[in-house]
Amino acid sequence: IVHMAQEIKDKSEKDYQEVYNAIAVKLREEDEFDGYIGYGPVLTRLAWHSSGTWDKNNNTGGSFGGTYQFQKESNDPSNKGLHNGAEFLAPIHKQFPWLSHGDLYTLGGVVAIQELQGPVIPWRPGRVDLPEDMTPDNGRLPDAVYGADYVRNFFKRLDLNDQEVVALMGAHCLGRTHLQNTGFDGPWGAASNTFTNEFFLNLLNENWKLEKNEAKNMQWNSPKGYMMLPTDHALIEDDKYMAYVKLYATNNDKFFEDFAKAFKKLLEGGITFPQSTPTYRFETLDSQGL
Ligand code: HEM
Ligand SMILES: NC(=O)CCn1cnc2ccccc21
Repeated sequence: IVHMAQEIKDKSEKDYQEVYNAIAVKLREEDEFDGYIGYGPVLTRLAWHSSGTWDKNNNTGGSFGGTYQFQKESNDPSNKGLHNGAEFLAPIHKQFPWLSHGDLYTLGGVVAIQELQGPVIPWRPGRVDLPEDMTPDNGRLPDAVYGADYVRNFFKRLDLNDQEVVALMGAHCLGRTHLQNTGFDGPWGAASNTFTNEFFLNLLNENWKLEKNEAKNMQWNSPKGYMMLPTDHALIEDDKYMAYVKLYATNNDKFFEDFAKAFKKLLEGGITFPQSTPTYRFETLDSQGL
């Protein structure tokens, strides 16, 4: 299967910046969601989950077809809670009906990272909605209960190496776990809506204890009330992953640079872009004085 991005002839950088700004203004205004965390984290997770269904071996799934819009995919138990992100984006789709669902879900994640003071994520348009029967089966997204070997093997299907995996996991600086979504409990105190390298500093500096939570799942908790999933903690149990955790804990610029590259790669998995497709680097609201 080839997913060839369409050439968008009648839309300019200004048009896409207008979509970016509409999402960013709504993100700034609707700040009360999830105990004043806001929609940034769930939009980031929606962009990742709509892309993380890709299988490089047969080029099925991925962000191209926008199939998260179909219940077969949005009802995947792995996607519990993401409807909040999709409902947030629905009015944006109404306002800009020419934007495909695949472009909408991935752009939502780009806006979230950039507006939460993270790095600029270069982004390309041209994903094309696929029919419902092209929706990938459930079960392509990762479980949180396993260790380093599982994580390494899982991300091979997405063509992502150790360095890219550790950089991407740094997005767990945002938001929180919700017992009713995934069976992991998240501390209110530590949840954040600012993109930083805190995740790596916490992994290295906190005193982690493996405990059974209210849903009978094992998770790592710290005296400060932070938590880590088993797949998070795996990054300091494995020497190769540990080297990158230390790099990103001590070099925020390097983390930002590597995260931006890996997140773009994740959001474009399986897509062939025509040479003529522009790569957009959007301005934040702040940098536009808005
Ligand atoms: C081994 C891979 C991963 C596993 C097992 C995993 C698992 C989880 C789980 C269980 C939650 C809690 C969801 C909830 O209860 O609402 C979560 C939240 C989140 N994940 Fe991951 N994740 C992984 C990788 C990623 C990646 C690669 C990204 C993005 C680059 C990401 C971004 C997020 C964000 C932003 C949240 C917070 C969502 C919110 O606050 O609503 N995760 N993840
Ligand atoms: N700062 C915290 O204790 C929560 C950080 N955190 C760790 N693993 C996570 C997975 C998802 C969301 C937030 C996460």
